[in-house]
Amino acid sequence: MKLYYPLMLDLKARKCLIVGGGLVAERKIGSLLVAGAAITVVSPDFTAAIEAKGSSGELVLHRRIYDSEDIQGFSLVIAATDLAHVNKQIAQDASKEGIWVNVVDQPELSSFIVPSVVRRGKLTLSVSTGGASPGTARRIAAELESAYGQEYEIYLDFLSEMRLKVQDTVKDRQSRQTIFKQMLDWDVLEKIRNGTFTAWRQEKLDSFEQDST
Ligand SMILES: C[C@@]1(CC(=O)O)c2cc3[nH]c(cc4nc(cc5[nH]c(cc(n2)[C@H]1CCC(=O)O)[C@@](C)(CC(=O)O)[C@@H]5CCC(=O)O)C(CC(=O)O)=C4CCC(=O)O)c(CCC(=O)O)c3CC(=O)O
Ligand SMILES: NC(=O)C1=CN([C@@H]2O[C@H](COP(=O)(O)OP(=O)(O)OC[C@H]3O[C@@H](n4cnc5c(N)ncnc54)[C@H](O)[C@@H]3O)[C@@H](O)[C@H]2O)C=CC1
Repeated sequence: MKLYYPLMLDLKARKCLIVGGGLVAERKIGSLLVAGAAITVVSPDFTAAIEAKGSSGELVLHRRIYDSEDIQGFSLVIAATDLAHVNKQIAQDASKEGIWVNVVDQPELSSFIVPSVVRRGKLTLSVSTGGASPGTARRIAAELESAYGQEYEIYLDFLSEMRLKVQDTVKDRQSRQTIFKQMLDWDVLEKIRNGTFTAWRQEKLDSFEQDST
């Protein structure tokens, strides 16, 4: 069995190439845009949504069929045409150049696959079945979506803020670790849900300032 290595890529301003302009390309483009990638799409035609993003300058569109030269200079490529032989050619071209490639109809030719994702601000939950059943990945992600509500965005922002404050002010590593551990036991989520968070947060920050001075 193939075991994929999960990681979190920073694609901000990275050049990514999508070949194909159909619905699958549209979905992959959507998630790459969220990650801030600099996207070029090559295809003889595009869905209305891709076209619109091209017109507004969010994407660079080239209205033509794929040529092997196209992949030069890209960090990551998605082969999303409906032609298996074209997708295979793209995979070969990318492998030759050492470029990460996702082939939407032939996972075995891909050097990475894309999970189903739930986002709550800084929290990212991603689910993969390793290609066994994308529908099941989607279903499990939907379960996580209801288990981890919008309050997690506020929660993570708060933990991040506190963590930076602690890193900034507590010099002793051991003490920092103790505080980080304690922070996990604070009943913050409940406070966000019942509307007492804002006042409590201010109190916490104030008392922390006093302690550290
Ligand atoms: C291997 C992988 C490669 C990759 O694309 O990265 C792959 C491959 C294939 N998918 C196919 C079909 C469908 N894929 C979806 C949906 C998603 N597919 C995604 C990922 C992956 N799909 C990777 C494995 C992920 C994993 O399992 O861990 C998601 C999670 C992420 C994303 O695409 O962004 C996204 C959900 C997004 C969300 O969360 O909403 C739907 C449902 C729909 O469209 O609503 C269908 C139609 C129903 C069905 O077929 O199940 C087929 C054609 C099968 C055929 O016709 O024979 C292949 C090719 C094959 O299996 O050989
Ligand atoms: N991985 C995934 O999540 C999924 C994969 N699939 C597979 O993905 C493939 C694409 O699906 P859709 O987007 O629905 O198909 P589609 O037919 O809507 O889009 C295909 C696109 O590729 C373009 N194209 C064709 N030849 C090209 C070439 N030589 N150069 C550049 N562009 C070219 C077409 O003009 C079109 O824009 C299918 O093979 C399907 O089996 C389908 C569902 C989900």
